[in-house]
Amino acid sequence: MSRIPTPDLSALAAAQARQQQLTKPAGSLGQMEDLACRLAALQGREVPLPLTPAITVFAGDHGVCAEGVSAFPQEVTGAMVANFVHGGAAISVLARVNQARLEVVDAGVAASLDGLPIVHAKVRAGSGNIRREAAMSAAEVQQALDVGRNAARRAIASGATLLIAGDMGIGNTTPSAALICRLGKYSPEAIVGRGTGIDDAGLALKRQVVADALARVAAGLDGCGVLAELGGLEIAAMAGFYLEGAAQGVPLLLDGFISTAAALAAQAIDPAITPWFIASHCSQETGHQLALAALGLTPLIDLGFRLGEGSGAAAAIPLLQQAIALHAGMATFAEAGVAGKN
Ligand SMILES: Cc1cc2ncn([C@H]3O[C@H](COP(=O)(O)O)[C@@H](O)[C@H]3O)c2cc1C
Ligand SMILES: O=C(O)c1cccnc1
Repeated sequence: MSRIPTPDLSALAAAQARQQQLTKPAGSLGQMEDLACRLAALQGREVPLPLTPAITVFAGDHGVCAEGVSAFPQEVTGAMVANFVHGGAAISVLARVNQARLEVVDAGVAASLDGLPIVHAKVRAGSGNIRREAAMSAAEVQQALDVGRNAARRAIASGATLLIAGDMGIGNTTPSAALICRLGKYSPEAIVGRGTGIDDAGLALKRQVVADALARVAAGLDGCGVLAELGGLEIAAMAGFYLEGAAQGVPLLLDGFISTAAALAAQAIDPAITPWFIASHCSQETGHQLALAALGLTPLIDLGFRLGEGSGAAAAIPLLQQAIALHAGMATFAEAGVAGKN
C-alpha cells in the first residue's frame, strides 16, 4: 500500500472554475493557469497559499568517473559542497534571492567533509563503477533513500510547502542517463549528453559506458534494484526525498537531468508519486525533455541551464508564486463589473 495521497480533485475543479471567472479571456495566462490549478489540487484548496520553498542539495561521488566520462575531476564535488555553504555557488545565490532554506547533505562524497556545516550522512565514499559493477548494495540503497527521507522530514518540519532537491556529484550525468534509458526505455543515443562539457570523443565514450552499464544489468529489476545497479548515492537520496515529500503531501519541483532521473527512480518505487511532480525548466542536457516526457511532464521554461544543484527549479520559484498570486488576487468579472464573453 502506498503512503502517498492522491491530489484533491474537488479543489482542482473549483480552481478551474475560478480561473474561468477571472478578468481575462479564458486560457490567456497559459501555463500559469494550469500551474495554479495543479497547486490547488496538491494543497487541497481552491485558492492555494503562497509557497515556502526549501532546497536540499545531495552530494555524492561516482566510481564511473574512472572511465573518463566528465570534463572535471572528482575532487570538485567536495570543493563545491564547501562553496555551497560559504554562499558562493549558483544555488547559494538562488536560495538567498528566493528566501529558501538551503541544506546540504553528504550522501556519499569520496573525500572527507568533516568540519563543514552540512548534514553528514555519508552512506559510502563514492559509488561503484556502473560500467563494471553495481553502484551500491541493496542495503546501501535503503540507507540512501532514508538519508533523503530524513532530509524531507527536516525541510517540512521547518515549514516547507515546496520541496526542491539539488545534486552535486562529478560524473552524475552518466548514472542519470543510464537510469533514464532503463526506466524510460530510451537508447543511449537519445539520452546521453555532454554534462559539464565533454568533447565529441568523450561523448562517444560516455555513450558506450552507458550502453555497457545497461547491458550488464538483468531485466525485471524493481526500482530499488535499478538504483542499486545504475544509480548513485545522491540520486538514491533524492528519490527518497521525493517519496517522503509526496507522502506528506508536499509538491515537488523538479530541476534538471539528475533530478528527473531520481524522479523516475522514485516513480518506479511508488507510481503514486507522479502527480506530486512539477517540472520547472528544460535542461540543455540531451535527453532531459524525453526524461520529463516519461513522467508525463512539460517544463515551464527553457533558459538553457545545464548546471544541476537545483538551480533551474530555484529559478522557477517566482513563476509558481506569481501563478498563485494571480489566481488569488485577480478580480472576477462579477467583482470588477466587467462584461464577460459574448
Ligand atoms: C564547478 C562545477 C559546479 C557544478 N555544479 C553542478 N554541477 C553539475 O555537473 C556535474 C555533472 O556533470 P558531469 O556528469 O559531466 O560531471 C554534477 O556535479 C552536477 O551537479 C557542477 C559541475 C562543476 C564542474
Ligand atoms: O540538467 C542538469 O541537471 C545538469 C546538466 C549538466 C550537468 N549537470 C547537471
